Amino acid sequence: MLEVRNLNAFYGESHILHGIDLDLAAGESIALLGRNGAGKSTCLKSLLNADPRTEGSIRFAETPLGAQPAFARSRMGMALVPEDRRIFPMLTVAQNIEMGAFAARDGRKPYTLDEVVDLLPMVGPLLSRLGFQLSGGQQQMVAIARGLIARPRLLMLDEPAEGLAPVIVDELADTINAIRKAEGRSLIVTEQNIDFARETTDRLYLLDVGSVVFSGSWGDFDRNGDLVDRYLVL
Ligand SMILES: Nc1ncnc2c1ncn2[C@@H]1O[C@H](COP(=O)(O)OP(=O)(O)OP(=O)(O)O)[C@@H](O)[C@H]1O
Repeated sequence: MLEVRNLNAFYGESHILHGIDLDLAAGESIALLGRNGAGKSTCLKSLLNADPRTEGSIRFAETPLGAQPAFARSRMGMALVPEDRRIFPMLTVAQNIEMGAFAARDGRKPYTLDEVVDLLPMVGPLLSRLGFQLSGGQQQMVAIARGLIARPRLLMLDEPAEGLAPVIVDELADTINAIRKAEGRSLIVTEQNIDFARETTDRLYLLDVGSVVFSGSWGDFDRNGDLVDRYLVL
């Protein structure tokens, strides 16, 4: 459902991604791992055409993506939950979530709030709270709910576990796995937390300085014992 070939990305004169190839089947979940600055967020933003200038080819849902802007890609079924979550502090949780519904695919209804709560039960009790009243873990759940309400075929989560307490991270992993099963959704999860990435994905790509330095199953990753020291430990 996603085929990326020779993706290069630039911020101004800075060449950030160098020839990334990536494949993702429908219903599959992959991790992008790498240190701070490796290019994980840039990769997700490039897929959505959200910020950097890009070169290369991306096919999504059998369609070659050309210059379509981010909103058009959202309406084709891509959703990105950004690292900084972007919760509106003075809107309620229900309003924050409903803001994502505009991106529903052409001809398809977004989920209702009740359906979102079925998929993400922990947002149910929060619906009338204001954004600024949420803890970090609650903000992350609401940001995911906002991405999910449009029924994306591909949900991209940028470092979802960052800054969250271990008990919340476990809850988040269960939530993400439940979301995956709904409608055979595909996921890309960027992470520095290896255990969390392992729990929520089928296989991984490891990025370093804007290039893929390893791709394979978690078993292959474990058999290459030096990868963690070379590319993930600071
Ligand atoms: N808006 C921007 N303008 C210029 N350079 C940027 C911009 N955003 C990111 N970069 C640079 O691009 C490189 C990759 O950053 P990116 O945010 O994609 O990394 P990352 O792997 O997601 O790491 P992090 O965990 O820090 O988010 C870094 O060198 C960063 O400084």
